[in-house]
Amino acid sequence: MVSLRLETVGVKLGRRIVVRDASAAFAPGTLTGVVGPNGAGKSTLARAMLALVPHSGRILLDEADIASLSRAALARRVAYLPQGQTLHWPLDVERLVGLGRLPHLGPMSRIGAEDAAAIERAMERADVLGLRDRIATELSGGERARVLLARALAVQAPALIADEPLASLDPGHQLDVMELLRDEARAGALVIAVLHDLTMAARYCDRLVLVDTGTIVADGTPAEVLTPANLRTVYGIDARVELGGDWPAITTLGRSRA
Ligand SMILES: Nc1ncnc2c1ncn2[C@@H]1O[C@H](COP(=O)(O)OP(=O)(O)OP(=O)(O)O)[C@@H](O)[C@H]1O
Repeated sequence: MVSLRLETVGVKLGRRIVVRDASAAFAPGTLTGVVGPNGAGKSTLARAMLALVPHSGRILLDEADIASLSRAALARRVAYLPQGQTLHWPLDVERLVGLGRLPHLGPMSRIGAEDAAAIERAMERADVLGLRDRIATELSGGERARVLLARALAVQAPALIADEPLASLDPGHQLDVMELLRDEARAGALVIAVLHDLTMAARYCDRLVLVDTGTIVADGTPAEVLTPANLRTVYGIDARVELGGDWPAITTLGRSRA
């Protein structure tokens, strides 16, 4: 199990400040959704947590500054599903998923029984066993998304950051993926998912972090964060928010006129 804490994190890309003064703590056993409009800085925040972009402030993984960890040590502990990744090499699916085991392998070591079991289990959970011999570059967008999720699961890291894991997925697979992320959290993992579907976020996440123009503007339960007022301010929409009962739903009614 791991915990992750951001202390006044800032990210500057080129001359633009993309994330400013972000502080938040993420606990094991929790599925946190990161929501907010296009360009808000969600992916950049996720990438900062993986040390993929330089940041100011501190990001602590179990109280150790991630800046002090080797790339492999960080990759073993925080698995990452990047947003809409393009594939360049015509690898078969099983090998591509197997790349998730790289952080565990030494430079000369080969895939062992434990790695093979992790790969198999990841493919099963992401529902890609039937694609195992296919060439990854020849898959549909949704199939590719599930294969990349399997690669992240194959790491078997105690933390998982998934950037838009529902993009390109059909409604059935969207439900499967949200359930999978929630199951990971229930099993003790620290799971963070960048999401645009607010109904899915409300239905499955324990907690939501709302980001707007690089700043965390709300952090709490879905009911605390997804208020009509917040949705109006941040997304510029009027929405019906129904979070009581078994089927929470956020329905966009239209652009707010204020
Ligand atoms: N390399 C870069 N140089 C300068 N600005 C960048 C760079 N990469 C991203 N940005 C800008 O940073 C801002 C935040 O981008 P980011 O991808 O984090 O947003 P996001 O919230 O994930 O958006 P989306 O929902 O559209 O994926 C955007 O305005 C984007 O144009």
